[in-house]
Amino acid sequence: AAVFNWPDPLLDSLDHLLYLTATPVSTLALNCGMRDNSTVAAQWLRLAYHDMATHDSTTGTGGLDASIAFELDRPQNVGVGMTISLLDFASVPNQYVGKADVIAIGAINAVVGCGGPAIPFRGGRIDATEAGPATVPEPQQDLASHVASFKAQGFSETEMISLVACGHSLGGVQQVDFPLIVTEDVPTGIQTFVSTVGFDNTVVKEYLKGTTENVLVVGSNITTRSDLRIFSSDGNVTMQSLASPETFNAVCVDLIGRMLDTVPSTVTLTDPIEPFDFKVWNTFLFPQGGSLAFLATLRIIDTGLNRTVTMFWKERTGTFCPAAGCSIPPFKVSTDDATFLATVKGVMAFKSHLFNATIDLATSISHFWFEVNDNDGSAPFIVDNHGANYTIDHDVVLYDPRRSSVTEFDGWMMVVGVKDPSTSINMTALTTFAGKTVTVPFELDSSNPSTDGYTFYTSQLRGPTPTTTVLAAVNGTAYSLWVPFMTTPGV
Ligand code: HEM
Repeated sequence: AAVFNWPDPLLDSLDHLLYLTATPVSTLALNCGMRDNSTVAAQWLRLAYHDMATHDSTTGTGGLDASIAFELDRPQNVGVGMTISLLDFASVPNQYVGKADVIAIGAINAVVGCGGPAIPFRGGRIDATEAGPATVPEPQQDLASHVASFKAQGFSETEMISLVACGHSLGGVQQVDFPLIVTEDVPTGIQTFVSTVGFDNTVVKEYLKGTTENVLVVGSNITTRSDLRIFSSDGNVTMQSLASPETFNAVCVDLIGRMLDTVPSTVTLTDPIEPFDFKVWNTFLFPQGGSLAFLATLRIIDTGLNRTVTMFWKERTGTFCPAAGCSIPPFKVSTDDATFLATVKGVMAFKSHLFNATIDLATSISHFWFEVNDNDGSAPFIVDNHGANYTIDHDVVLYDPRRSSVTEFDGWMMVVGVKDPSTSINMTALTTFAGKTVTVPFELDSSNPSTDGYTFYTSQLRGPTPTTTVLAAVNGTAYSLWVPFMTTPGV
């Protein structure tokens, strides 16, 4: 699994979306909830497949890259589910997580949300800037072209059978989208693939028993019986193997996982991201009343232990702390709910330990770490970023959450303190709100006079919850400061 070495904005953001925060992508598909006669989950899974289906394994182009956003006017991508699913995800991306990663997370949450197994998630997809080829398979095509399509996408004939069965475990065919396939009137407007709602192998069982109502198998239009041609293409051998629920789940985890990880050959995905045992986040360092305030949160998977956590730090220059480091206890310990996906992985909640340190201005801070005592007789242990320490790169460009302010109509006035900007300074904010990233300039902040060696600059950001990367060149040195949250308890 991926190792979280702080700071890592991509892993930090992805972990947050997968396991901690209630966002549209972690909540809307829960309980296999209905929408547009089908389920949100079915819509999300189909979206992911159609996005991936532009992959060409010989050229290494296309794949899960959110190119689907440019391909919605094609007949192969007909259906309100496609548009509405992209809208579901619109607010989720930031400067590090693109739409394609969110589509993949959506597909994983779709499957677990309908009672299916957890598919491992890897991150780091890169969003396409234009449409891919029109290579999504269509029901009126013959078996040979379907075999060729799946081969181009990187799947064998057997895998094609299984992947279609996994996908067509959810949802169905909408009459408005395919009137030539759903020829008989259906009161709900949809002919579902399966008689039950939920991600399981009923699709296989009903097919083998001959009770299926899947119109791509038994529809009156023989030309569009693509599922029948595919499922029976090896004499039902593969379908029979999927009659075991355990085999079905294991095969679908593998194949949907591979489908989601099908990306252009120029993209490298992270290792699978599992909930991190220890995660530092929500760090803020800023000048405050003749000192530096330093806020940090250590999030630990809640194991039921009544742990005591102490934060330590050392100076940047000179001596101020004892040899073992300055230290403080948390000012607050809170229990945070985990997402449904986390609970499927056995993580029911997180314990957040929040620290608020007052740092000597002159000697500043170079790094910090934690000591954790399980209070169960075992020896206390150190959490120090896998031996590398949590290193604070600089105290030159600092986001100041106390001097920053939010107004109902204008969004955030972001205030950044710059140390001794005696000569040149050039600073912009790359900021994302509601999924859109823009660059905004900073100007000298006339309402916050220079103090404690810092001069303040301000930038007008949109929205109540922007996430921002401050890019600065101060006296010729480049600084980058990621500000995922504008505020935190203790500010
Ligand atoms: C030869 C390959 C395939 C063909 C011809 C095909 C065809 C179709 C058609 C015609 C629909 C109805 C869509 C609508 O009414 O708007 C549909 C729905 C669906 N397909 Fe496929 N499909 C194929 C493969 C796959 C694969 C590989 C997956 C995912 C792994 C998948 C997932 C879905 C899902 C989840 C739905 C239901 C959507 C909903 O209810 O909103 N399909 N498919």
